[in-house]
Amino acid sequence: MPIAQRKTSWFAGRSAGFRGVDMEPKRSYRDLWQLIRTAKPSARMLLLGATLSIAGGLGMLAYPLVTKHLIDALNGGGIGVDLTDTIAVLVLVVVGASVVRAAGEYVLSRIGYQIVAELRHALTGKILALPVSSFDEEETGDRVSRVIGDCQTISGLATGQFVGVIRSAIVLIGSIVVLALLDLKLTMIMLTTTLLAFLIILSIVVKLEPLAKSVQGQTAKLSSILTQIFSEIRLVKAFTAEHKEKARCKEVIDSLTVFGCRNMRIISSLEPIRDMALIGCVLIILIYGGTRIGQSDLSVGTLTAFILYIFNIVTPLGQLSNFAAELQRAKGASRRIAEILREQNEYDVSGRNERPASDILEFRDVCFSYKGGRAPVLRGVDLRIEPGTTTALVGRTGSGKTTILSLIERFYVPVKGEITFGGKPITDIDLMTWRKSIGYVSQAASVIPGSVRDNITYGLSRRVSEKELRSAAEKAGALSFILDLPQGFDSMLIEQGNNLSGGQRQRIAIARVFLRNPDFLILDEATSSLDGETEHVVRTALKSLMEGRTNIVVAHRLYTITQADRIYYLEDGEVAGAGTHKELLCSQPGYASLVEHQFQQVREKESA
Ligand SMILES: Nc1ncnc2c1ncn2[C@@H]1O[C@H](COP(=O)(O)OP(=O)(O)OP(=O)(O)O)[C@@H](O)[C@H]1O
Repeated sequence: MPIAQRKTSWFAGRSAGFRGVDMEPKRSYRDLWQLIRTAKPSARMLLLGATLSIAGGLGMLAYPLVTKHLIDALNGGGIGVDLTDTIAVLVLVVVGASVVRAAGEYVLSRIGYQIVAELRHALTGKILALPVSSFDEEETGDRVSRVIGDCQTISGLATGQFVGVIRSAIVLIGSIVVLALLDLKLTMIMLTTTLLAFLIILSIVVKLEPLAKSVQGQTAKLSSILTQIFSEIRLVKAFTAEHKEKARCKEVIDSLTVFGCRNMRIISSLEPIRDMALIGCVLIILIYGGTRIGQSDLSVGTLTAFILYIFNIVTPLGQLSNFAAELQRAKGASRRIAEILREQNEYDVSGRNERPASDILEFRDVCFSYKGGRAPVLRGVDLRIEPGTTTALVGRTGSGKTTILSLIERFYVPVKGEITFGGKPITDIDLMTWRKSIGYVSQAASVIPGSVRDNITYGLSRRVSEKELRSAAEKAGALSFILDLPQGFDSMLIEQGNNLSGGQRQRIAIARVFLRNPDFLILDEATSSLDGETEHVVRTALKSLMEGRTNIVVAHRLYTITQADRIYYLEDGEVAGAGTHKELLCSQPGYASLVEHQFQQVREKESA
């Protein structure tokens, strides 16, 4: 049965109506809105933050008016109660507005952090729920940059920018109304000059937008390259590729510098233009207003209020242009996040969730190709794996052995044919339950950064007693070297277990599977040979691990092959032969030559 299309994310079902290219801008806005809703910002806190912030903005609207009264009172020459009151009101308005506004900014920033956290939770949860195939298609660094950068951009827009734009609009409209009531002619002159200046500035600001996009893209690329280099540092050093990698980074870093310089060229040209425009506005109003004061047509207080209001008009206009640029950035970010959230979860499957009892695992005419791969990797594969037996998969490199293991783990779904367990499709069994019944020891014997204890108990949700832990380590032949480590089970292993030997890493991986106690054991045998003594310890541990389980082994060693109950010999994605070692030696010349070749190699390595 194919993976069921059960709804799990808010994007499921909504995406159907968004497919046309001309719907793209609308879809971006919708994505952005949906993402903000997903983060569920507290409505009460949002209202509080917005009210405080807007109240602060209204204070900015009031203070030039109070200043006008003060100047006019001073011009009247009287220093009395009225003047003191006006000064007190002015101080109260300025300080009060600043404090209220700062409180509003704080509340909004808190909401911003909550939104970032919620989006990152949603995104990391989603990425972890995606199928393995999804990770074949995109670079790790790119995903990291989505979780870190894009979420931040959206939260910035949702809190600071949205409220900023409302506050700016209120201050802008309010200022224009107040000014028009004070003096209509002066208002018209002021608006014409500031709008002219704003349009000049806006024409420069729009050039920043494509640059911002390029910077985002290059930053994601750099984070992707660095992730690759750091995770494969041994390969880089072993192949003396430091210079090449440095050059690869330099290319992106240099292009970031170029974009950054272009950005700064525009920003630095903006500042003097903005200052000149502002000074120009102030001068025009001063000259015109001064003439009118000379004609006793305008009070000094009113002219002062006009000069102060210039800032109330210029600042919101700048904020509005900022909002336009931020909105573009947030739309881009939300599109990228939405793309991930729309992907199908691998857990979108319904199935029995009781642990499956021992039964026969079968591949029936299974065909498989990787996404984007031209040739099929598996063609008409039939396998029958009896419970409690050891099945070996043998074949030349690239013949599809590891792919068969991946299909058993349900990392991928066959494109044709089916895999059954006890005669029923394995997709009838809940995916998590199925995977819990499998223990996997890979060639790489992966180690996660954390303590030895964390590594052995990895993935288990139950509490593991000290006795159990020791017993698993002992069965894996790992106890003595673990106890020799400075902090025993609490010793920290660094990324990729680089402070352990290959054999030690394998024994930690084996101890992990002992604790899990699965029915199936999937073993991708290491091709590299360990030294004789370690090889013996690892082999003994594996033998004990395999006892009483259904084992499926990608075999590279003659010993493993000869111990298997049944061997499937693969050639170019097809089962070319099946049987015991002896049967295949007689019936399959390809198998015989492969085994002879591998046997020879292992013998050479061992004698070396
Ligand atoms: N994630 C992937 N995406 C695309 N193609 C893949 C992927 N993994 C493997 N392949 C291709 O599928 C084919 C079979 O690979 P597979 O790893 O199953 O072979 P194998 O028999 O296990 O080889 P080896 O013994 O070298 O590990 C190869 O041609 C390989 O290039």
